[in-house]
Amino acid sequence: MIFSRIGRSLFRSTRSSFQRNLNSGNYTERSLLPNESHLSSSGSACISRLDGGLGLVRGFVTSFGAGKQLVSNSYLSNFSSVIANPRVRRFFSSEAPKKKKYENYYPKDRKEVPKGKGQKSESKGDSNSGDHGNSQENLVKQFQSLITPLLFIAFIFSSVLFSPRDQKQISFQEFKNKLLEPGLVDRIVVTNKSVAKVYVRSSPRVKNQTHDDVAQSPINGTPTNGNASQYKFYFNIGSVESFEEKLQEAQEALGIDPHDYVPVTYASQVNWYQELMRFAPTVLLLGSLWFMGRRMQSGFGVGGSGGKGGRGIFNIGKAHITKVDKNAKNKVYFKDVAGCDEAKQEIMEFVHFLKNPKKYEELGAKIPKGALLVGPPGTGKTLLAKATADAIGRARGRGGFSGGNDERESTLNQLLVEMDGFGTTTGVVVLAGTNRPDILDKALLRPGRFDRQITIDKPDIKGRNQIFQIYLKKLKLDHEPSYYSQRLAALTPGFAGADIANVCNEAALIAARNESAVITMEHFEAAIDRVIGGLEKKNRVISKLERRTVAYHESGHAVAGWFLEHAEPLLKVTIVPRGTAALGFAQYVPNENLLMTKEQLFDVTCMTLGGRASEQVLLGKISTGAQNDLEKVTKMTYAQVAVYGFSDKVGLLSFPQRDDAFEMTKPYSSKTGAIIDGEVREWVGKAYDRTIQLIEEHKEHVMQVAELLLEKEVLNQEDLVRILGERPFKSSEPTNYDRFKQGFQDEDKEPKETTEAGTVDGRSSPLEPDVVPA
Ligand SMILES: Nc1ncnc2c1ncn2[C@@H]1O[C@H](COP(=O)(O)OP(=O)(O)OP(=O)(O)O)[C@@H](O)[C@H]1O
Ligand SMILES: [Zn+2]
Repeated sequence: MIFSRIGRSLFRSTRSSFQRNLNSGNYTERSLLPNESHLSSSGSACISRLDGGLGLVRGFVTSFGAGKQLVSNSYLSNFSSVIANPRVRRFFSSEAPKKKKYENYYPKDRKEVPKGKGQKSESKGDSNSGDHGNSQENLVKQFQSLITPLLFIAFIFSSVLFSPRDQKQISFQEFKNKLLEPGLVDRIVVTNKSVAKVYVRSSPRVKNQTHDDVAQSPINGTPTNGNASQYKFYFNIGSVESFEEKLQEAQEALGIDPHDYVPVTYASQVNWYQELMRFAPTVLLLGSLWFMGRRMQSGFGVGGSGGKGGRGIFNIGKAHITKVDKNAKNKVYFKDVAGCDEAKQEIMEFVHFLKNPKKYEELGAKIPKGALLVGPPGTGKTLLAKATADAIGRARGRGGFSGGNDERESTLNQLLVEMDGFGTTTGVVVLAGTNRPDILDKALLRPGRFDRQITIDKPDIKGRNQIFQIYLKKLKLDHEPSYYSQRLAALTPGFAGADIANVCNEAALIAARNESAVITMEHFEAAIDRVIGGLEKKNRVISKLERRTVAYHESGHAVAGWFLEHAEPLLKVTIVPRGTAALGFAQYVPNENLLMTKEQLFDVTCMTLGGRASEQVLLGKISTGAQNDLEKVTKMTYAQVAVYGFSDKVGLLSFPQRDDAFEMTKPYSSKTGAIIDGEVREWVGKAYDRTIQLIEEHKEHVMQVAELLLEKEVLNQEDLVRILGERPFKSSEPTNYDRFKQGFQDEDKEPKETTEAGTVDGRSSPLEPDVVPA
């Protein structure tokens, strides 16, 4: 592997993949190729083999297993609760009661609004017993709908009822001169001790007035039609006393007979507008406080808003739960999830519980409350949860969580609240998915919450075969889907279901781009390269010298690996730059070994150092291109010395590195540390010496391969056979490379058949020793 200087970020990202490789005893030169963590995926097999060392092996499984190494950015990738009981379903359902409640809350009759208290508490009770999600969702509407109509009504009142369209305001003087004097005033009504409403007669009291004068309104000339007195004018009064005084004075002055004095009555009238205006600030304040309170409550996850996770200010990063409806368009069935049969089986158990709870309860069994789907990203946790929801009923599903502590807290609380809220008899099972069970609060994992942990690991070769078949069925191929599924499964160790789906889609895209009528192996290979290595960067400007360095470096890897007994079979070697950092790489098809021996690791170390050795031996100059190789070698050797107990000087001690913990103190003394350092340096030095020796031996070969690489850019195994001859070591068991070439449908049946196939291919019989030197 050779990397450009800007490749540092990539190095970091490949680290864990390397460590995984190492821990799983499976190393690939091409660190871009995600490798598999076998120990975790088939931990039980491993344990049974290593009977005596059970504890130790179990230790490997837990500390280096998929759960820890396959870190993703989200600690809790999804969360679903599956609801089977119809009663409980209502609790979550967000459609049915919504409309009704809305109408209850905001009655169409406006007059009901002020009486809303009773209704409010009624609704509250409702929401307590039931649909939190709905009330939550409705809060905004409720608030708006309470305040807005009030203001609106107030506006209408003020503009329609209280702004007297037909009445005109006049001064007392005008009243006296134009209404009182001509005898037009029928009566006066003083309302609220502040407004004097003047009712005028159609005909004057004094009979000697002309009809015309009367017919015309004295003030604006409009006719005062009709015979009954009408409220036409008003004026404001300072106080009732002064008004009465003034009126009496005026009437006296006009010489009106006290018997004919204008009758004055008093009335009080509720001025809704004024009342509303008086209380508006209070109403607004209280409303806002209540509203904020509700939002906060749900934001902290205390009140338990089971439904739509709040979007309030305190809800940053909280799970946004959407529901997965069983009637949704894109239904997922169990058959759509492949390569995780054990997990499926365990999940089916839940389905069984939920469908026949009686059967279990009769025997006194408690139905589990939750299951945690644990596994690396893209392995189908969400898919499986969705499939379960079809199988059972309704589900709520999936939070896109991003990092951050707040989110952790609120999500955790939310989960705890939800889980404690369900009685064992409600038939609710919470399904949650995570990539990081190790950082989950232990409170979540105790019985009564997530009773079960179901592990979904990255699929093995058979699982990949099954998943490929699902996606290949949808493609137009030049062979049967099974032809491809087997070969592609062999070619894609470490791929998760999501990667496989991606490869199939990429292959179709590439075929379309090449205007091909069908998708061929060529397209799939390009798709796999693209998925693991990123886009080809053919146009990257590389100097001739650099290209030559890269070619010799990669050739060194290829040749060293070819002549090392335990190295992985090479798939191809290329000097086409890819992605952001890789200038070239040698790609291997790693076999999915469960264990690795000291000898294997030594050979792999030498193969990894082959690039640097070749630079030194053939070019006489070393470059920075080997940095990533050296980093891998260092880690690998440290692990052998300090973790796997391979070093006699350190002894049978194991100090596995904690993943996330920021280690302040080493778990060993400085003296032990110095021994470890010395051992690692010595081991790497030995491996390098061996590699240099190997490259010196095959100097010619390295040169030939490098020159052909410069010419062709990509070499596959056949090209190498032409230059180097058949590889001197043959494995008795079919390797992933063999499967890639031939498929593997016969493997399961009779071991003899493999023998035949092997013989046909000029291979050794599996009964012979593991590796046969030529
Ligand atoms: N076992 C599988 N069988 C079929 N398809 C799969 C499988 N695993 C993953 N996929 C495909 O990958 C996609 C992503 O998978 P899914 O969302 O279930 O992964 P996940 O395990 O929930 O990942 P994450 O932890 O990143 O959320 C699926 O929609 C599906 O297309
Ligand atoms: Zn290299």
